[in-house]
Amino acid sequence: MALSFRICSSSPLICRATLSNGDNSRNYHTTDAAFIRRAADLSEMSAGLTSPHPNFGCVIATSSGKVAGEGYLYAQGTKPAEALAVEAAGEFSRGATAYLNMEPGDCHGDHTAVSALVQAGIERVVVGIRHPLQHLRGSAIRELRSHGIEVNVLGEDFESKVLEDARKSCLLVNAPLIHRACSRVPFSVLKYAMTLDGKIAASSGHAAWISSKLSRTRVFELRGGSDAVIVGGNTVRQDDPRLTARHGQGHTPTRIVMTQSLDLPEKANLWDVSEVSTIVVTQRGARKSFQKLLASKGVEVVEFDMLNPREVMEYFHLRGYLSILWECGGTLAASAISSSVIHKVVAFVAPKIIGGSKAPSPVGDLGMVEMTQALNLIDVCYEQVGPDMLVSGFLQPIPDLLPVIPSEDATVEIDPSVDPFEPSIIFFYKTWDLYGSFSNFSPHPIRMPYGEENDDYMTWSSVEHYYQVPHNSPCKMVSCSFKTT
Ligand SMILES: Nc1c(N[C@@H]2O[C@H](COP(=O)(O)O)[C@@H](O)[C@H]2O)[nH]c(=O)[nH]c1=O
Repeated sequence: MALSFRICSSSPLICRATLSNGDNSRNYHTTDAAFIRRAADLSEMSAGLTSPHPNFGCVIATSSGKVAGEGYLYAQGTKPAEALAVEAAGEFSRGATAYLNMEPGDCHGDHTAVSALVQAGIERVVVGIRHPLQHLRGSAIRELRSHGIEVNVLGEDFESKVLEDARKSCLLVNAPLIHRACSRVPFSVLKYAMTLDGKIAASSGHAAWISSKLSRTRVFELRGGSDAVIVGGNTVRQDDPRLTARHGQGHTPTRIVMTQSLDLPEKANLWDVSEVSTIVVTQRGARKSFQKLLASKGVEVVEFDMLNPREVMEYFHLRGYLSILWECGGTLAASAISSSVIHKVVAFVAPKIIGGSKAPSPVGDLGMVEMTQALNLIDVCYEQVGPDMLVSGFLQPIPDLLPVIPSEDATVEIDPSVDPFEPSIIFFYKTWDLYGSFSNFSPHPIRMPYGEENDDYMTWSSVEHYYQVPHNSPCKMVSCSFKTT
């Protein structure tokens, strides 16, 4: 998700009281806010590569306010941002303050991030937001405090306008995970490019290109930061898109086609799955022979009893997708907006006029008849990209999670039959469950015994990769002990 906005409207995502304790605390807040923002910016450098893990960034600052070290999580399963930052800071970590955009999880199950800060001699930790996942919320903060480290959480220990803005930047960089923690659908962004007269194609359907090359590179970045890109059948028939991220870095998202009729061309760029997979979601029973053809090309087909945007998004949520980029036409966009599955809109407006009463527009019929019914975006940002104007904003605010979670004792008080730390039952149906890395859908690598020798191991990219290969001898999983962060 690209977040380098230049001109932003002043309305905050989440409103909180502003409290000022005089000039000293204001300076103190300004410094904390600046370093937290830096940690958030750092964390975003690997957007798209860390999923389903959050984006983590860490800045180590000395008591004189100098940056001693920085780090961010490069990809899921790599060294935590905190460990990288204290390594970079070396001896300057002793007595320093660590700024984290988000409370760390415990990816390796061994509190690597917390241990790195403790062992480096960090005196104070400032946290932008608590971890959004219930089973991880507060545990790293408790652990740090138990080692005598002062931990301040923005919005809990102190509040001010600058700190609130910094906190907001932390919410933005991990918006998909925060949504996952509180809703049953992935974070969805509707992106489109339109002419100044509001058309996404000429009346002939021709659309290449409306926006500039620079804008289209920004779209590649948006794709690179998303888990999947979704279009409708009409876009496949009309544009034959590739939907790949071609800006030279980052990952390429899964392509999803949503089609009721399955009336699609036999040859299409999206059926080439040599580099990235395509999933076609359709109505149960639609064109069985075409389903077979797609399957023979390696395209996965998923049938739905009720094909609609909400059902489809709930399905992809269960499969562990955090963020979806909608690059569809107006009909599907309207249906997705009506189903309340779109959270953010990103529109590239090109200074061109194409005209045409039949030329399509980005959003079809929403059933509104009066301007007072129009959906107002919040937190609107404007940015010039080459000759185009990029306008973005939220249709739904990023949910603000309650800062305090029930302690272990309080949980037992609420429901004594629940043992939140029951060790013999582990859940991993969803990738974000406590042991979600065991899920077929989790991209965690696993190590398994291989061959006759006891110390022979082979690494598989995920549990699913392992199961896809026929095995002659029963194997025992030995190394997938890390938990979902
Ligand atoms: N025409 C148009 C866009 N069109 C979108 O991009 C898709 C084509 O992607 P690809 O085949 O990967 O290049 C197309 O199907 C439609 O969803 N996007 C833009 O940013 N600007 C443009 O002017």
